Amino acid sequence: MERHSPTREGRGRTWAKAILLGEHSVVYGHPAVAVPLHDLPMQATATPVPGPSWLNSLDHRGPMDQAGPRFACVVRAFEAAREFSGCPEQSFEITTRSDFPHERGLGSSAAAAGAIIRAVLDACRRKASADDLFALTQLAEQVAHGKPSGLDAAATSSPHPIRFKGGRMRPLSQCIEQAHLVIADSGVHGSTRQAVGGLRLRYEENTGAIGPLIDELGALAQTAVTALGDGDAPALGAAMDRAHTVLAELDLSLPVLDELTASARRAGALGAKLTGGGLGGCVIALADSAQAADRIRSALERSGAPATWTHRMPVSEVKE
Ligand SMILES: C[C@@](O)(CCO)CC(=O)[O-]
Repeated sequence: MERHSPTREGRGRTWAKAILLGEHSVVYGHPAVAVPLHDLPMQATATPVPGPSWLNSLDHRGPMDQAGPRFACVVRAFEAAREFSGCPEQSFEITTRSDFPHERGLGSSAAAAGAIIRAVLDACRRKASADDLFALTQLAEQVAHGKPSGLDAAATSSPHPIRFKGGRMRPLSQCIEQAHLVIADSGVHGSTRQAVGGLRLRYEENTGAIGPLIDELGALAQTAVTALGDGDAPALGAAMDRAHTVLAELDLSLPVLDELTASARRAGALGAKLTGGGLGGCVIALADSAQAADRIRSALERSGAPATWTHRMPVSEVKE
C-alpha cells in the first residue's frame, strides 16, 4: 500500500442524527428511518505531533492513552483510521467539537468516531470509499455498543434521510412540505449498550411476548417510508405515537420521556416519541408548520427540556 507521512492538519465532519422510526427493531433485521441533523455538526481535526497522541474533546483533555473507558470508542476509531491509512505509529492531536449533547440518542459516539476517522484519513491523504468509512466507524461502534445495527454509523454521515435495513441503506428523497421535527433533550443520559442488551435478554427469555412488539416497530418504520413517499404527515405522526407506546411497553421509556411526548402532543404535534436507544436521551415531535414547531418547542421547554432544536423536514438537496 502507498504510504503518506502526514504533514498537515486533517479535518472530518459528521452530524447528529434522529431516528424517525425503527430503533431497536433494526437490530433484529427490520427497517428503520433516520434523519441526519445537518444543523448539529460534529467536527474533528487531526494534527500530526511528536510525542504521545492527545485528545481534546468536550469531556477529556489529555493523552489519548489515559482517556479512560468512556472514550474507548473514540480511541478505537483513531487506531483503526491510523491503521487503514498506513501510519499506525504516527501521533496526532485529535480535537472534536460538537454543539449537541452526548449520550442522548443523537448518535454522538458514531458521529465522533466518523469525524475522527475522516480527519485522520484526510491528514494522511488516504482516500476511502463510503463502504470503508462505514466499516471503520462500525469497528468503533462495536466498542461502544457491542453489536450495533450500523444505523447510527450510516445516518451520522449521510447527506440525506435514509432507510436502513440489514446493513444496507437507501436515500429517502421524499419530503413532507412544511413539516418540521422538534427535538428535545430530557437531560437524562441514556446508555444504548444497556438498552439494547436489556431488551435482548428480555427477548431471549420471553420471545413470545417481546417478538411481536419488535415486529410491530419494524412495520411502523415501513409505514413511515410509505408516509414520507406520499407526503402524508398525519400517517407519519400516528406511526410515531404508536412507536412510542410500543417502546414504552418494551420498558425503554422513562416518565420524563412520556411527559415530554405528551406535552408535545398537547401543543399540537402530529406525533411524538423517544428517539435512539431510550432510557433517557431525547424525544422528537412532528409539526406540520414552522409556527406549530415554535409552539411545540416552547411547550417542551416549559415542560423542563434543557435543550430543544428544530429541524426542517423537507429534503430538497439530495445530490447522489
Ligand atoms: C437502539 C439502536 O437501534 C439505535 C441507537 O441509536 C441500536 C442500533 O441500531 O444499533
